[in-house]
Amino acid sequence: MDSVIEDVRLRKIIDSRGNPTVEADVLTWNGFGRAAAPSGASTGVNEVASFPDGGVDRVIEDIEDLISSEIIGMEAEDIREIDNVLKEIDGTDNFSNIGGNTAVAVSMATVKAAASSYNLPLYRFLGGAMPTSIPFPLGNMINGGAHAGVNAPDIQEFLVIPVGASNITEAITTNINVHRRIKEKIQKVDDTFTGGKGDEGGWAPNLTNQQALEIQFSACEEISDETGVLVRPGLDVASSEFWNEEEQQYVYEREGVSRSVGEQIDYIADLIDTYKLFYVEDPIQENDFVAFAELTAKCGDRCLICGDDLFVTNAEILAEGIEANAGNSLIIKPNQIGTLTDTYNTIELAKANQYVPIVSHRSGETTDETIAHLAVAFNAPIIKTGAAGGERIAKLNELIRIEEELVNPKMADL
Ligand SMILES: C=C(OP(=O)(O)O)C(=O)O
Ligand SMILES: [Mg+2]
Repeated sequence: MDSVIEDVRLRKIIDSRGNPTVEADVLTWNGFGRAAAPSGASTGVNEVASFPDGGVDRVIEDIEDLISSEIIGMEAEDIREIDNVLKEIDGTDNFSNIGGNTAVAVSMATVKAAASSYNLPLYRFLGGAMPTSIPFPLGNMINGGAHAGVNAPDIQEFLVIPVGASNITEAITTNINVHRRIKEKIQKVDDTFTGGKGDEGGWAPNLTNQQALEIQFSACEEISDETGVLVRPGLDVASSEFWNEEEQQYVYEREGVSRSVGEQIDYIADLIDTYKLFYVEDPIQENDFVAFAELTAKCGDRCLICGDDLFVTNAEILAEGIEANAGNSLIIKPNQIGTLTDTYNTIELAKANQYVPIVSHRSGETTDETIAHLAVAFNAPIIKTGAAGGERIAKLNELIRIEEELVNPKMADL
C-alpha cells in the first residue's frame, strides 16, 4: 500500500544542449519520484525511438493521460509490472508510439517514488543492504566527432579513468586535475583555442587525433606522477559516425585518412599499446561483430573493448555479441532501451558472461542524478558521466553523497 501511485505528471524541460526533453513526476501517497530523460547525438541505429512523431509536445498533450490513466492505482514498487504496462501502452517493439524517453522518465520516476515511499535512497531500494562499492568515474577530457565542431578530432571522446583512486572524491579530483592540465597543454599547441568545450564538458580544440592522444597521454602520466594516483587514458571512437558503408572504409575527415576494416583493427590495436589505453569504446562500427571480435581477441586481455552503439543496452543484441565474442564490456544507457527492467536484465546478462557494465550519461543531459544510484545498486564498476559541467557534476556529487552513507565504502574492483 505504501507505494500506490496517486498521480503522474509529465512536463517539457530543457537539456544541456538546449533541446526539449521530458521529465516525469510520480506521486505515491507518501512518496515522490522525479526523473528526466537525456538524449544522444551519436545514437545507435538499434536504439528505441526517443520520441513519437510530434516530439515532446505530443507526449505532454496526449501521452501523459494515456500513461497516468493506466498506472495510477498500481504499486510503484512493482516496477516490472509498471514497465510491462508502458510497453503495452506503446504497443511497438521500439517505443515509437510513446517514445523511449517518455518510458524511461516514467520508469525511473516510478522507482524513485517507490524508494521514497519507503524512505530509502534509490541505490538502497534497488540494491538492498549489500552495495558497498563506488564506481570509478570515466571522465571526458577532449570532445571531437559529433560532440564538437568541425576542426576538432574525428575521435569523439578522449577519456580518463583514475584507476588508482582510493575514494570517490580523490577520483573526481584526479580527473579534474587531468582536465586542467590538458587545457594548459592545448593552449600551447592550438593558438586558435579559446577554452571552448564540447557537449560533454571536454575541451573542443583544433587538433588532430594524434595531437589529442599525445596531450591526453602526457597529462595522465604527469598527474599520476605528481599525485601518486594512477590515471589511465581511454577513448570513445564512436566509429559508426565515420564508417562509410559504400566505400567499406572508416573515413577520418579531419585527418584526411581512410582505413579499411583490417587497417582500423590494426590502428586501434596500435593505439592501445602506444598509449596504454585502459578502455576503447566503439572502435568498430555497430554492425560488425566479426571485426569487434577480432580486436577483442587481439587486445581484450589488456584493454576494455566496449560496445555502445554495438549493443545499445539491448539484451538480445548483447546475446549475439556474447556468442560472437565481440567486446568484453558494454555501455548501459537506460534510454537506449526504455525501461529500468530491461536495463537491469541487460546488466545481469552482461555480468553472467563477464562483460563489464559501464553505466553512462548521454551527450545531452539534465541534472538528473539517477544513473549514479543505478551504478551503485547494480554494482557497475565504472560510471561514464563526464568530468566537468553542472549536468555531469550532478551525478558525481551524488556519488560523494552515496559514499558518505555506505558502511565501509570502497572503490569497485576493476
Ligand atoms: C555518450 C555518448 O554520446 P551520445 O549520448 O551522443 O550517444 C556516447 O557515444 O557514448
Ligand atoms: Mg559511445
